[in-house]
Amino acid sequence: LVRAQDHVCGVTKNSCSASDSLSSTRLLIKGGTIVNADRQEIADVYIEDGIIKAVEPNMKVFDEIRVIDAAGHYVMPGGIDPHTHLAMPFMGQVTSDDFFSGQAAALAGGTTMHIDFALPSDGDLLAGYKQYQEKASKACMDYGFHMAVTKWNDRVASDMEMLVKDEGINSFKFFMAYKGALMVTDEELLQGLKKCKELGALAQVHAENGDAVVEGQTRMIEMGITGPEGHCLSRPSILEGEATSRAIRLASFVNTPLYVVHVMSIEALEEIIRARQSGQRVIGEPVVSGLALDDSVLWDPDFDVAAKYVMSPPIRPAGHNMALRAALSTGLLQLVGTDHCTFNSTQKAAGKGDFRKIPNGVNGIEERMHILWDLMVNSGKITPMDYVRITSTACAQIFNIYPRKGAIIPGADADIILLNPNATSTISSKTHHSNVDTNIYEGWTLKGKIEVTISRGRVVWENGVLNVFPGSGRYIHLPPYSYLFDGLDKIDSAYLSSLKAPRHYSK
Ligand SMILES: C[C@@H](CNC(N)=O)C(=O)O
Ligand SMILES: [Zn+2]
Ligand SMILES: [Zn+2]
Ligand SMILES: [Zn+2]
Repeated sequence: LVRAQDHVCGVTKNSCSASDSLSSTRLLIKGGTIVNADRQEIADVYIEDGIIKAVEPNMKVFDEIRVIDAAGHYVMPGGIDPHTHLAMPFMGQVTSDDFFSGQAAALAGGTTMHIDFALPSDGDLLAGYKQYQEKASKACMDYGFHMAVTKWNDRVASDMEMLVKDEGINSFKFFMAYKGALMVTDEELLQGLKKCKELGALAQVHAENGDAVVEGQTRMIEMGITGPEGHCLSRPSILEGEATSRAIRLASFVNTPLYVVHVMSIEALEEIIRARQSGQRVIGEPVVSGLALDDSVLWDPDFDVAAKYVMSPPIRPAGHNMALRAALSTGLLQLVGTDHCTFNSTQKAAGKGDFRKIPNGVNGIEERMHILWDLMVNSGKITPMDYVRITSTACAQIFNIYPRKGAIIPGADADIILLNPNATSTISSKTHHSNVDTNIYEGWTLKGKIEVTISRGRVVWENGVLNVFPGSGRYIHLPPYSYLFDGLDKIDSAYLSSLKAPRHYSK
């Protein structure tokens, strides 16, 4: 039985061990405040074989199953992180979190699914996809893939089609920065947008003007600014705004939905708001670092401290994060990712003396859910229902796996978290589960603690202990033609008929 002094939120066993194997596939979560994106209620959740079977108040338990007393806790869909880079080769290094360590960290932080970015191998999409599936063989939770497109030719186009039709990929990312590495030209972006529309796949952009970034970097080096502060000074927010605007307009020209990843600035936000106000289907994804931090951290005199915050687009000056938080609280931005892309101090030290060599990326996959609860719910900016929407439901809808994911309703996957609003937790690289020696939120104490994470009906995180093993993960196919594509053809035919409409020329 539960010892009174150890608050373990009533995770009790009311059965003899003999039935454990049976009870491990059956679970009852009693008396919690269940929060979905559209409603909140006090009820019980009955789970069997990884699926939610019933959500009702006062359910009776007749035989031996495991009961979790969730009274006083929020019972919410597990987080879905739309933006991660595990085991990613980048800037001459490989991210320090692989598909086991990164996913273990995610589960410990209340995220039960993530969508990672598979990169082509020398421009070959299929080879890249297969390599990423190999990396994911050590997965311990549900995951999906976006595919990056870093060049254009007929082979890329046919590979995109195969990946959508046979491999469950429904989104492709185009980098407008990282010149000479991942960056595509406008012509390649245009072809990619057209192909995404043809396939019912969502086009995603990393929106910075990569040519101007190189110019900005040269400018800094010539001025002798070589430290981490040179990174953010070299790629100001106007370059993010310019590329965001360009991508949005090209997507409008093609008439296909667009998803802007890691929106870090007011300039990018304004472009997204303008597009949405005009009826264009544009999704804006801020990330936790851009919501929670400002660029002062890049001036830290300790290189190891400043370098851990180097990501692109850069964390912006104070003010941008406030605008992003406000936009998120009113639905002008739709969901939150992390862009989890970890490099340890040794790897980051490659850029000592030249910020251009600091591998870009920060942590977040374990901290996202706690930071957003503290930053957005405890501050009163959003409700628990909004929290569920921006951390889980919106992502499931955008990537077309709702309500299998992103909801606590009968038939959905049993990916559930229990959050105790009165408990606190402190972030530290000494206790986090990522395989990295730094944490950009080091020392932060947050109110609201995810005490239990349930993944596909299994309790994988409780009492501060992870119960996961490599190889238990599952690849989730993401089907094409999400709601974002509904009715696009009607807009197309209206456009085409407008072209044929007679013009009245004045004599
Ligand atoms: C390379 C990857 C992660 N790194 C970063 N954002 O700095 C990205 O640009 O999304
Ligand atoms: Zn508790
Ligand atoms: Zn990016
Ligand atoms: Zn990224």
